[in-house]
Amino acid sequence: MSATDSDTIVAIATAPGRGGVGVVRLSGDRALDIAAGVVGDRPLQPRQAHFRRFRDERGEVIDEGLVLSFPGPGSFTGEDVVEFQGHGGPVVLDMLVRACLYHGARQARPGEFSQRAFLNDKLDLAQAEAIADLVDAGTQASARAALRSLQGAFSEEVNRLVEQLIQLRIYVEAAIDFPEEEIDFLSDGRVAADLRALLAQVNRVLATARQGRLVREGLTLVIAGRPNAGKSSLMNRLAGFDAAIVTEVPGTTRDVLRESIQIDGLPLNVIDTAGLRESPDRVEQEGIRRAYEEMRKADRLLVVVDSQTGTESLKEPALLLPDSQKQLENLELPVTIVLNKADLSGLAPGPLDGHPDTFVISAASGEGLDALRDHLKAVAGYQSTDESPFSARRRHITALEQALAALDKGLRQLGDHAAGELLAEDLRAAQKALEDITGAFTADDLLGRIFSSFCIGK
Ligand SMILES: Nc1nc2c(ncn2[C@@H]2O[C@H](COP(=O)(O)OP(=O)(O)OP(=O)(O)O)[C@@H](O)[C@H]2O)c(=O)[nH]1
Ligand SMILES: [K+]
Ligand SMILES: [Mg+2]
Repeated sequence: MSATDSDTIVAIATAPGRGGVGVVRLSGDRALDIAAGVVGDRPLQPRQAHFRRFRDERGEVIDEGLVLSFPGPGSFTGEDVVEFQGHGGPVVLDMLVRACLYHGARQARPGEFSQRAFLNDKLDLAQAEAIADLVDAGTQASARAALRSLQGAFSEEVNRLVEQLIQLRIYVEAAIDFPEEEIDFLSDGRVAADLRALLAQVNRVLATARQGRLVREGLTLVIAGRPNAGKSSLMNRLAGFDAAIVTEVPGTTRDVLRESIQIDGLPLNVIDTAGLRESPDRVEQEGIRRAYEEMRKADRLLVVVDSQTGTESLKEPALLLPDSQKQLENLELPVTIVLNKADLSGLAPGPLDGHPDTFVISAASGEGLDALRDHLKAVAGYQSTDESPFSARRRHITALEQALAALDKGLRQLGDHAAGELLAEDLRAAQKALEDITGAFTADDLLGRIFSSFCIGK
């Protein structure tokens, strides 16, 4: 730990700007001393609100309000914490922070309170991340998911997996220690059965985590197509208001337009782009270049086609997006085809028979939009919002995938010729990956457990 970790830190805890109440938080060994410098020496009862005057470095009154103390370790950070609740003006709160700095506090770095809570074992990494997710939540579903993670739902799942993995490692390491029996140990079927069970469970947690990430980050949809297909009209329909300019002039949209919307709690980042065509216009060319740039980052493409051109064009998907073959090379991007202007073509709104992931709509009348929305929920793998998953990040999903790959490799090692050392290495890798999620990796701890188990087992 660096020397600065013993600093007492201070920061404004409430959102910037004006509010009824603003909170300044102190954490560290000197929190109570520093608070005494600001509110005077009268003792503060733990976890009780006291009404006090807050004074600056010269002893002049800045504000008056409540001060609360939370002695460590029973506090959020595990250290002594003091909170001042004053009037929520930026200048007043800044003066209060300055007074704390004067009495010996240091300005907290971003996330430093949570980091200290993690270092003091009040939270694991996944929980600390969930705090940020809860604060950033853009939908009720994502807030609920973040709260579940904060309360430990995700960490518990991961810890359970780690626990089982440790049991398996103990068994395998024991086998390696007794080489003459190693083969029997590893081929008695128990290891393979345990590995398969673990794989199934990691897969289940991964599926929930993917759901959680979806609820948190949503799906990025890029609307693309030829000029005048009705891309901006579709964007406006999905957004529920006139976000984008719609005119009968081909090449209306040039800049990339983004809207955050939700379908039954599934967040979608919808991106409208310039119509794709050969154009001598430099501004339009730049718009088209940006359109392809967005497509490369998308989770899914909504390719809008004017249905008056008939469904013949569907046989030649390359024609739907000129240049796309070249521009989107090596990209496996899922595509939904939207045949627009049903009111003009006479095609029946809804899914198009015989063509998967193809929908007929009228952006003008709204017909067919519900079927398209249901389809988007389905392809996202989005389920009802009542049974909320825990929130998860890409990092967690990557870690779970790594654990899965390592376990899978281990299972194959076992099939080959029961190579204990190699299997042990895979199990170690799987555990490391899982413990990255909660930030709990401690080799000594594991060694201790293996050792004590040897004493009992063998
Ligand atoms: N009748 C009918 N007209 C539509 C429909 N959708 C869009 N339009 C019209 O088609 C024209 C082009 O619509 P936009 O939404 O601007 O098309 P776009 O694909 O965004 O066009 P660019 O941005 O120029 O590439 C406008 O005149 C719209 O009013 C529809 O479902 N039915
Ligand atoms: K247009
Ligand atoms: Mg447009």
